[in-house]
Amino acid sequence: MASPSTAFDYPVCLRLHGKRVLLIGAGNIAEGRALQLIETGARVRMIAPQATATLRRLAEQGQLELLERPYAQGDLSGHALVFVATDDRRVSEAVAEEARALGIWLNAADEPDLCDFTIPSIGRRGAITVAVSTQGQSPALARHLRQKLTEQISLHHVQLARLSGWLRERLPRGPRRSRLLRLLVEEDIRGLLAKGQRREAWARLRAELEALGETT
Ligand SMILES: C[C@@]1(CC(=O)O)C2=NC(=C\c3[nH]c(c(CCC(=O)O)c3CC(=O)O)Cc3[nH]c(c(CC(=O)O)c3CCC(=O)O)/C=C3\N/C(=C\2)[C@@H](CCC(=O)O)[C@]3(C)CC(=O)O)/[C@H]1CCC(=O)O
Ligand SMILES: NC(=O)c1ccc[n+]([C@@H]2O[C@H](COP(=O)([O-])OP(=O)(O)OC[C@H]3O[C@@H](n4cnc5c(N)ncnc54)[C@H](O)[C@@H]3O)[C@@H](O)[C@H]2O)c1
Repeated sequence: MASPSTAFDYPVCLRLHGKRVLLIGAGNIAEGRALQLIETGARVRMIAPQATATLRRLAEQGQLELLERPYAQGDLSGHALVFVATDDRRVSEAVAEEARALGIWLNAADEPDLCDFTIPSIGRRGAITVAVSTQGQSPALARHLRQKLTEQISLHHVQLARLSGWLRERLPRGPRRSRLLRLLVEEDIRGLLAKGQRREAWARLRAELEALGETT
C-alpha cells in the first residue's frame, strides 16, 4: 500500500441524478457547490442559518431545499454525499464525525484533512468536462490550468461528442462500431470538421456507415 504522502487521489465522474445531496453552509463557497450540483440533477438540501440571496431565490424556485437553521446531529441521515462549507471549523469536525459514523462521503471546503474527496477545478463544453486537481497542492494552479485546457476544447469537439453519442445509441456494439467511432475522432472525420468542412465530413461518415450496413 502506498504511504499517504505518495498515494494518488482517484478521480471519478459521479452520476448524482435523483440522489440526495446535503450541503451544510449556504455562503459563497456553498453557493458555487450548489450551482454545480443542481446541474447534475441531484436532490439538493442546504442547511445554514444564513443563506446568500441567490440560494434563497433558488429555494423559492424549488431548485433546492433550504433549511435556515444551524446543523444538528442527525441531519446527514439518508444522504448519498455531504458537503460542508461554513466559517466554523468545529461545525466541519462535527459533520465529519457524523459522516464517518454513517459511512457517507464528505467534502469539507478548505479542510483537506477532513475530506474523503476533494473538488477539482471544473470546465465544461457541452458533454465534455475538463477537471483539474493538484492533489490539494495548488487550487490556484488547478484553476489556471482548467481555464487554459477548457479553451482548447472547440465547437467541433463538442459536435463530435454529440455525434458519437448519437451513433452509439443506434449502432450495435462490436469491433465495427468501435472502428467507426475511432475513425470519427482520429484525423479523418475530425480533421474535416475542424476545418469547417461539414459536408465532406458527413459524406465520409455516410460512406463508412454504408460499408458498415453492408457487412453487418
Ligand atoms: C479547485 C477548487 C474547486 C472548488 O472549490 O470548487 C478548489 N479550490 C479552489 C480555489 C481556491 N481555493 C483557495 C484559493 C486561494 C489560493 C490557494 O490557497 O492556492 C483558491 C484560488 C482561487 O480562488 O482563485 C484556498 C484553499 N483551498 C484549499 C485550501 C486548504 C489547504 O490547501 O490546506 C486553501 C487555503 C486556505 C487558506 O490559506 O486559508 C483546499 C482545497 N481546495 C480545493 C478545490 C481542493 C483541492 C483541489 C486541488 O487538488 O487542486 C481542496 C483540498 C479541498 C476542497 O475544497 O475540495 C477552486 C477553484 C475553482 C475554479 O476553477 O474557479
Ligand atoms: N475550497 C475553496 O475553494 C475555498 C475558497 C475560499 C474559502 N473557502 C473556505 O470555505 C469556507 C466557507 O467560506 P464562505 O466564503 O462560503 O463563507 P461565508 O461566510 O460566505 O458562509 C458561511 C456559511 O456558514 C454558515 N454556518 C455558520 N455556522 C453554521 C452552522 N452551525 N451550521 C450550518 N451552517 C453554518 C453560515 O450561515 C453561512 O451560510 C471557509 O472556511 C473558507 O475558508 C474555501
